[in-house]
Amino acid sequence: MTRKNADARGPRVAVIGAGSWGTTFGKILADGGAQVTMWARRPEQALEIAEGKRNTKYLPGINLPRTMTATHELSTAIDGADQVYLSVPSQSLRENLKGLRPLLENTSMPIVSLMKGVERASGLRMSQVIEQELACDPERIAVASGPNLALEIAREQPTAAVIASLSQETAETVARAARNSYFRTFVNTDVIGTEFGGVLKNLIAVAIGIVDGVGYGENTKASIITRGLVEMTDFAVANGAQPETLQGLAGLGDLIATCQSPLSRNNTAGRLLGQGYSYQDVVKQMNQTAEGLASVAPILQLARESDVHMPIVEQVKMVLDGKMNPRDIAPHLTTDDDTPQEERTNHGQADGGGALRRAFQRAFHQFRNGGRSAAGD
Ligand SMILES: NC(=O)C1=CN([C@@H]2O[C@H](COP(=O)(O)OP(=O)(O)OC[C@H]3O[C@@H](n4cnc5c(N)ncnc54)[C@H](O)[C@@H]3O)[C@@H](O)[C@H]2O)C=CC1
Ligand SMILES: O=C(CO)COP(=O)(O)O
Repeated sequence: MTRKNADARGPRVAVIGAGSWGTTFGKILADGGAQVTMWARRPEQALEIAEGKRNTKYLPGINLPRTMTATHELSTAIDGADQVYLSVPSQSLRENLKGLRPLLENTSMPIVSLMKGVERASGLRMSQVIEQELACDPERIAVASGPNLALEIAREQPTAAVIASLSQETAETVARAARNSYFRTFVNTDVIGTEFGGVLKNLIAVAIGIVDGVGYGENTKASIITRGLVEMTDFAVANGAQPETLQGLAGLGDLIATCQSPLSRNNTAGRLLGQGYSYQDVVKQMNQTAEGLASVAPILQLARESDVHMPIVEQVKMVLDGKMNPRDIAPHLTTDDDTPQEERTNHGQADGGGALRRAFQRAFHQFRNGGRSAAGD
């Protein structure tokens, strides 16, 4: 299978994972001028992309750029690449990185996560799993996130995304490759906020799906989306994110897209739950990745550890566990204190100023320790 094409003049990139998002991102890169080699798990899928310029299972009706090629051999995909993009289901990333490690260890190319999940067993974000498994400089790692429903982008409907890396230079290098006339990329250095935005909006989209499945209307959805953004921001800020990131494309932007669209797999999974299907039935019916289902438990664990209240995500978990009737879903828990409260939208403080209080405590301990960081900081 040849991997070079004389028409493409940009960087050589490998995209690992040929599902709906990996393939769409490959198209974004190829349409921006990159020389793209997709890696697909199944040889027949690699052949369909390389020869037929189609991926009918994941992107029906879409013609892929003729400069794009594919292989099912990891070494062929990585050979000669300047950048690598990862787009496999989050729960399988670690095992996939074990195969990639020997191919990447003597390289310095940017490694870009396109994924929007956390690892169920560890609660780690995908960039953390990459850093751990590849034992690489975190400044090489970038993440991409935003309102990016694959099929819309594959149809070349315009949208935007954020590329985040601890290194501004890495973010800019990736953003220069991952852009074209229908895909605009912005950069930032808030990896935590950008990644958590993508993970957390999936959970709120499951809640909105449940509301749809039950048959409730726009008021319920609007209040869950609005309070959901507060939950997302409180959680992300308590875990090290910048609050503004959650108000941008990777937070609010993606929340709107995913909650509104029937193309969203998280939204679809929620709708089935709302219609009364059990978690097991929903998993059986989904033939694509709905990351939110696996992220609920580790996110709630992290929320408890960081003292953040997430009533909407807790309700999603209760519905998944069969412990709550979907009809009872609301922007609040019925067990919550119902004395009138301020509606605080000053994000990152809706836990009663918890995030701010913790920041003051850290500063106080540091001051007491003569400028040294407090233990556990
Ligand atoms: N589809 C979308 O609109 C978007 C998806 N994402 C994220 O992209 C990531 C990938 O999702 P999609 O491509 O949408 O999923 P998908 O379900 O469309 O495709 C998953 C791909 O991974 C492969 N796969 C399954 N198990 C695997 C394993 N153990 N090892 C290697 N490959 C395996 C499948 O064969 C398939 O090619 C997810 O984290 C998702 O949240 C992010 C933005 C948009
Ligand atoms: O992340 C997405 C849109 O930005 C895709 O959402 P789903 O994984 O729910 O389809």
